[in-house]
Amino acid sequence: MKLKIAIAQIDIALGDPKHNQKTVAYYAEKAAEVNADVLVYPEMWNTGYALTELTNLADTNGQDSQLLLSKLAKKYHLNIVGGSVATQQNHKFYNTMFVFDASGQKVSEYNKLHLFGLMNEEKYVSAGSMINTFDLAGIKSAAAICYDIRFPEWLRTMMSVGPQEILYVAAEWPIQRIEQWQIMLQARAIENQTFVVAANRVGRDKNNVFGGRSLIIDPLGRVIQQAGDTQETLLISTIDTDDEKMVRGQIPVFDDRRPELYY
Ligand SMILES: NC(=O)CCC(=O)C(=O)O
Repeated sequence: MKLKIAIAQIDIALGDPKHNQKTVAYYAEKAAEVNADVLVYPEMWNTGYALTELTNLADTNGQDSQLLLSKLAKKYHLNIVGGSVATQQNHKFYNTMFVFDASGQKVSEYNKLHLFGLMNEEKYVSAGSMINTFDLAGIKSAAAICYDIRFPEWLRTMMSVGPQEILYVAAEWPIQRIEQWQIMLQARAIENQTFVVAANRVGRDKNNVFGGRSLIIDPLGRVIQQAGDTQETLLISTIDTDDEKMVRGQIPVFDDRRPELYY
């Protein structure tokens, strides 16, 4: 099955959800203009890592973000992997991904599982504990948020329920570790024999310069398309999920696993 994927590699204004909502809407329109099937956004696009201001800024139950993403999905008939946003749920803060199908229906909600100490995330944000798998555009999919990609066992857990055919990733990944970003994503693609579609942001905040290089990787780990490290862009590529069936047919990794021996 052929699928046109678009990644919105955007800059994020720190602590300015209204401004960032406009950016998100602008890129949905651009993705619709090229008839994309799926659009992916980066991590924490409503606030950036404005962690000390979450009391004022976090989106209560993700209402504003969900309303916007659902409206955009329906208006442009786009499946949207909504990156993530800072949310407040039951007096706690979370880094939350919402996924909407092209009719505007929510198909998944996921709170980031692994919080990133180097950016003080765990001091302000609570960790999720749920899996993030869903059907989108007729494809079995999973999605992770940024630091989650350093935990191959977690991604394998999600990818082997199925197994899933696409792994989506939303990130705010700093430039100084951008080589690790790419190498780990290629490894995740190879070991899970899956397409990886990964959206990173560009720009800077008070503490970090973010490295872009959003990318789409095939199930053999080859980079199909990659953005640069400084510019906002809409990265577009058409993938064919039949390629994955071919790879899985040749080396049946999922059938050959010995989970009874893993811990
Ligand atoms: N926002 C994040 O989770 C950043 C993860 C990161 O930079 C890493 O090196 O891991």
